[in-house]
Amino acid sequence: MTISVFIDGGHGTTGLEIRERLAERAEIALIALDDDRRKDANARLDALNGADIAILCLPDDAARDAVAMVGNGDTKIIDASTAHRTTAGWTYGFPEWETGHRNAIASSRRVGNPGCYAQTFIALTHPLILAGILPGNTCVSVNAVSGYSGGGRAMIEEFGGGASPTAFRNYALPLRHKHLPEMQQHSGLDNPPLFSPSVANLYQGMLVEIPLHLSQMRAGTTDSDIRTALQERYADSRLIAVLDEEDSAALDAVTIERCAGTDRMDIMVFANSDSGQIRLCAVLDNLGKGAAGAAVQNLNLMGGFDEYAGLRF
Ligand SMILES: NC(=O)C1=CN([C@@H]2O[C@H](COP(=O)(O)OP(=O)(O)OC[C@H]3O[C@@H](n4cnc5c(N)ncnc54)[C@H](OP(=O)(O)O)[C@@H]3O)[C@@H](O)[C@H]2O)C=CC1
Ligand SMILES: CC(=O)N[C@@H](CCC(=O)OP(=O)(O)O)C(=O)O
Repeated sequence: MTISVFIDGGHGTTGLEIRERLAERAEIALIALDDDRRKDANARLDALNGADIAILCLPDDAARDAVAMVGNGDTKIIDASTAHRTTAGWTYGFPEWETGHRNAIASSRRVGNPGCYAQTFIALTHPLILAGILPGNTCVSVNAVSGYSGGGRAMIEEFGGGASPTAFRNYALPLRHKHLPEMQQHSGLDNPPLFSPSVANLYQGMLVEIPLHLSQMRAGTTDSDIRTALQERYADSRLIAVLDEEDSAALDAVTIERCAGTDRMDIMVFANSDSGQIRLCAVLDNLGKGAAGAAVQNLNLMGGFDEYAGLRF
């Protein structure tokens, strides 16, 4: 079976990454618009409505316009922007979220591809909330650092392809990052987390950490309970791995590059049993499981292909 796929915004950072993953696949016919027609409304209308699946790699407003152009047509949509991640009627594109969620994505016509930080935060917290280990009313903080490609073309220019003298900087200082609604809704927390993102002078990669105290959790919880809850949730995933206690303890440090160039996410639980302090840690590629890899995984499910076809391990 061959399906046709149109990547709207296919010349941007995320769009190009997705195209690279799909270009070699015989079962996918890519609909392409030349550079001079890629913003032409009529050309986009035809391409969007002629595709079995459209992947939107556009700014939020342009993504909303694209969805309106398809209307109630037959084209299935995966939106990589922030526009529809918490919208009623859209399925959140994190297949490992809950049991049965792969099927929900496979049968959906509208999938909101997750934000890189948000998905990682949700990956670390949602299983603990489901297991009753982390109460929904806990006040949670999350610290993260991304490669500069996470900010798309504008941030790639800001960092001058690595030539910038800035090695590392934080941002989102008014504490209103656009991923907060998504983080709250799909983690199951009562409140948004206190989110401190930052960006480093490397192209791709991401490290996300959640500091927690065992005293915030269900009485008697140990780091081993946390690790087990995460391992059980992701046992059937080939992309998300939760390191066991021995492998985590053997690490002196976790680098942001650990999963760069792949579509994997590695999760570690670090603990001091004397102080009852925990660091939940996840590493991925902002362009991999954080964007393009996730979009291809969702496309595979929606197109009836092997979930992991074309993905990088
Ligand atoms: N980069 C990342 O790691 C991640 C990005 N995303 C999301 O994916 C989406 C795309 O981001 P990213 O690839 O980084 O951004 P880029 O800025 O690199 O690419 C966006 C692309 O969309 C094009 N575009 C803008 N407006 C229109 C329009 N009206 N019609 C057609 N094309 C248009 C741009 O063209 P031009 O440059 O000529 O304006 C550009 O090619 C965003 O919503 C972003 O939030 C999601 C997860 C991670
Ligand atoms: C480093 C950087 O700037 N990252 C982006 C998020 C990247 C991402 O997840 O994409 P969405 O824009 O689709 O949510 C930011 O913080 O706005």
